[in-house]
This record gives sequence, structure tokens and C-alpha cells, in this order.
Amino acid sequence: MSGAAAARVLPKAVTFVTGNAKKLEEVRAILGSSIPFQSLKLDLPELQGEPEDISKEKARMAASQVNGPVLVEDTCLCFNALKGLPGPYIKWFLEKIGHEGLNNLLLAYEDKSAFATCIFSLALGPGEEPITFVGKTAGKIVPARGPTDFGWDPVFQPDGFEQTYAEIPKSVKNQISHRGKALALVKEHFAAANYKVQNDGLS
Ligand SMILES: O=c1nc[nH]c2c1ncn2[C@H]1C[C@H](O)[C@@H](COP(=O)(O)OP(=O)(O)OP(=O)(O)O)O1
Ligand SMILES: [Mg+2]
Repeated sequence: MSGAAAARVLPKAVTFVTGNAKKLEEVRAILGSSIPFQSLKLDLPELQGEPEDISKEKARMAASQVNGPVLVEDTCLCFNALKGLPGPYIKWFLEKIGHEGLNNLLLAYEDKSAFATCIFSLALGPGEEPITFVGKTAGKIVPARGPTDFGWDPVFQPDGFEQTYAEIPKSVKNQISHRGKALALVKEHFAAANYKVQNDGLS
């Protein structure tokens, strides 16, 4: 068995980089004070490719812009009948065709099952290979129900629930969501890795 890892000193707190205020709200609520982190609003390019590669590349770009340790995430919504599409392209699908359009994509199929994934990538600095953490929640696509303030929440009903993500209380969504599951792994990693933040200021 290996002992505790030697502390790795980070030059500053990890910066969670996103252009999406609702994501940030959830990440804050889920992480609480478990990890020293700050946030930065940056619109990183929407990349194409395999979800894990997209997330890692986002982290590389963020780390070089921030010039320090960063955490980013990329979210996919995958329809099983469409072999996983829209996947990482859900943002454009949602923007162009809306909740009703997402439902209509599945009209020709009996299978309305879907899954949401969140892939976090942590890069400890520019030039450092990102580490990824994946969370996945299965469910189905339904006609929109509930508040419309966060993305595709109204059309995703997680398995085991009669409510959509939008209708479920936020604290419950955060426990069962793709994002909550991925962040549980991020927290475990931080607990095991023993990072120390230089001059964390205790402000
Ligand atoms: O829990 C969620 N519940 C509902 N909708 C969600 C969720 N999480 C992300 N979303 C939406 C936002 C965007 O339309 C797409 C993911 O695209 P994605 O590139 O990861 O997000 P983004 O561009 O808004 O923010 P970022 O600056 O972090 O890339 O799905
Ligand atoms: Mg994005």
C-alpha cells in the first residue's frame, strides 16, 4: 500500500473556467469549501471531437490563459436512438431548435432514452497533461416541464424520477446529476492528492 502522496504546491487556487453562470452556481454549491477554488468567466472555443478530448483541450487552453491550475468541464446530452448525438453539440442544437426541437428529433423512434455526461478536466498549469473525471446520469427525453433557466433541464427526466431536472429541487439534482457525480470524483482526487496552495491568504 502506498502512503499519503507528498504535497504538491500549487501557485494559486484552482480556477474553474466557464462562460456559463448556471454551471458555476452548481459547481459552487457542490464543491462548497472542499477545494480551494475561484472562478473566471471566459468563453472558451466550442471544440469538436470525442467528449474527453474536447474537455482536455479546453483545460489546456484555459491553463495557458490563466497561467495556473484550472478546472473546466464539458457537458454532453446523448440520445441513445441517435447513437449518442447531439452529445457535445447539444449547445447548438438547443440554441437552434429548442426544447420542442429536441423532442422532435426523437419522434421517429420509440426509444426516448438519453444520458447526460459531465467531463471535468483538471490541468495543474500550462503544459501539464489534464486529468479527467466523468459523471453520467441516465434518463429520458420528455416534453419540457419546469423552470427554463438552465439549458435542457426541462426536457431531461432522470431514471427513477417522475420529475425533470428542472422540476427536481436543486439540492437533489446536485446529488444525482452528471455534474454531481463527476465532482464527487474531483473531490476524491483532491483529498488523495494532497495539493497545497501557496499563500492561500485565508481571506
Ligand atoms: O446540467 C445541465 N442542465 C441543463 N443544461 C446544461 C447542463 N449543463 C450544461 N448544460 C447546457 C449548457 C450548454 O448549452 C450545453 C453544454 O455545452 P458546454 O460547452 O459544456 O457549456 P457552455 O458552453 O454553456 O459553458 P462552458 O463555457 O463551460 O463551455 O448544455
Ligand atoms: Mg462551451
